[in-house]
Amino acid sequence: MSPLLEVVAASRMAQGRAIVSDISLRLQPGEMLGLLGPNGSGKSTLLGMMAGLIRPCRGQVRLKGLPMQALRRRRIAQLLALVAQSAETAERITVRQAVELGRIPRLGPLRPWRPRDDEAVAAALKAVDMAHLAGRDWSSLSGGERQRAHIARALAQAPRILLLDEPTNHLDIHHQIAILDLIAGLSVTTVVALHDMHHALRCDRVLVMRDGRCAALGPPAQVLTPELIRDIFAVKAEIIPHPRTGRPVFDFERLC
Ligand SMILES: Nc1ncnc2c1ncn2[C@@H]1O[C@H](COP(=O)(O)OP(=O)(O)OP(=O)(O)O)[C@@H](O)[C@H]1O
Repeated sequence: MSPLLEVVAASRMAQGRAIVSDISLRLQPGEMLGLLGPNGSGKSTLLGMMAGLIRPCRGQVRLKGLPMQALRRRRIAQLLALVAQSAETAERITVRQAVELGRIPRLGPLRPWRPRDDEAVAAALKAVDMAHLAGRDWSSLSGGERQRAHIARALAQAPRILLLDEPTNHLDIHHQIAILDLIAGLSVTTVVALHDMHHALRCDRVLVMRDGRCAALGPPAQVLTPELIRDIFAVKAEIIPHPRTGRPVFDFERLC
């Protein structure tokens, strides 16, 4: 059977420069894959390619075995949701209306809005701790509240693949952990671009990018070694087991 999402030797050029180079990847059903890498290493571009928004110059992204460009936007949106880093939303709507937009790919002339759509929207708002703000104007939200509402919109879409670009941006530590717990607990396949290595430890696998290329791919405990971190991020890393939980704790020092 075809994998749900597969990236096959995909590259993307911009202004004569390769910003994603020869990436191949097969998402495992239900896995949480972390994308790590320095600023500008190509994580958002790769996510955009996986979402069908950025077309590879070479290679392919396949959704259920079909090239992205062969699929209609609506079909893609039934299978896949993206929370982009600088997602925009029309200002003059309420939070609930913004989240309701996630249901559009499920609706059609023969499929009107149903109570189950209201339930999906309510569940998505609750999942990101935004139910109490459902009636608020979008324009009045803080950065972190907007981020959580964008995630709720993606959850309301009920995708099989969820792509998230730095979803913990703008979030306080409580909501960072809550969102990561939520993502890790979902049965959908997720790809999440991250900068925090402690967060990356929650992933089943991590893909580390450098200059658009895959520098490493595998379980985080195997991939995120002091040697790799030094090589990719130019920092000295010490990885210490937490005295109570035994979980790895990273300590960083910048290399001159
Ligand atoms: N349309 C474009 N035209 C020219 N350069 C681009 C374009 N889009 C992206 N780039 C460049 O491609 C590189 C990769 O960008 P991308 O946003 O994918 O990186 P990233 O790993 O997500 O970075 P960050 O961690 O800072 O969010 C960057 O150097 C960026 O400036």
